[in-house]
Amino acid sequence: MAEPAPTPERQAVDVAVGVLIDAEGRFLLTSRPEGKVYAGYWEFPGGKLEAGETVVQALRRELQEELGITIGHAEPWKIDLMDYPHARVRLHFCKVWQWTGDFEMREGQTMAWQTLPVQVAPVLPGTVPVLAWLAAEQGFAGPTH
Ligand SMILES: Nc1nc2c([nH]c(=O)n2[C@@H]2O[C@H](COP(=O)(O)OP(=O)(O)OP(=O)(O)O)[C@@H](O)[C@H]2O)c(=O)[nH]1
Repeated sequence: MAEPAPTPERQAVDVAVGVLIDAEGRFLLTSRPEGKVYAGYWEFPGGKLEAGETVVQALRRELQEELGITIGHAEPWKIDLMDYPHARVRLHFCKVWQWTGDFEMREGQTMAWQTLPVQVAPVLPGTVPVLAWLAAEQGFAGPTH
């Protein structure tokens, strides 16, 4: 019997994602704008790397473009692979504690500073593991969203 044809591995797209943490220990979620896949879902802000960019460079550019802020130091934290029907993405999460500038929702998103459990819904599937990592760090038990 013939072997089944191997499923071609879809190339993962690298995405830089910021976990911004404010002085009160809250983290920032933004809603995905209309017109994008998963519009209205809440996520950590970020976007795809462009050719030749490092994760931190891409994060700095994306947060400038989307939120109008200039980030300071970004600390690489976790990497997660997500397989969506529309894309396979490698999410590079970085923690950010410092930024300058006023938040402007340049893509018509909404922003919300959150603590656990998250009060906004729905959250993007790729966001759920991050909430679990934050919960583990904080010793938070119970549903995260
Ligand atoms: N920004 C962000 N993207 C995430 C998260 N979790 C997650 O699975 N993703 C996925 O990573 C990809 C990011 O792409 P994007 O569409 O936000 O980025 P972009 O602005 O560069 O896209 P575009 O210019 O092609 O529209 C999407 O497929 C999104 O579903 C998250 O927490 N934040």
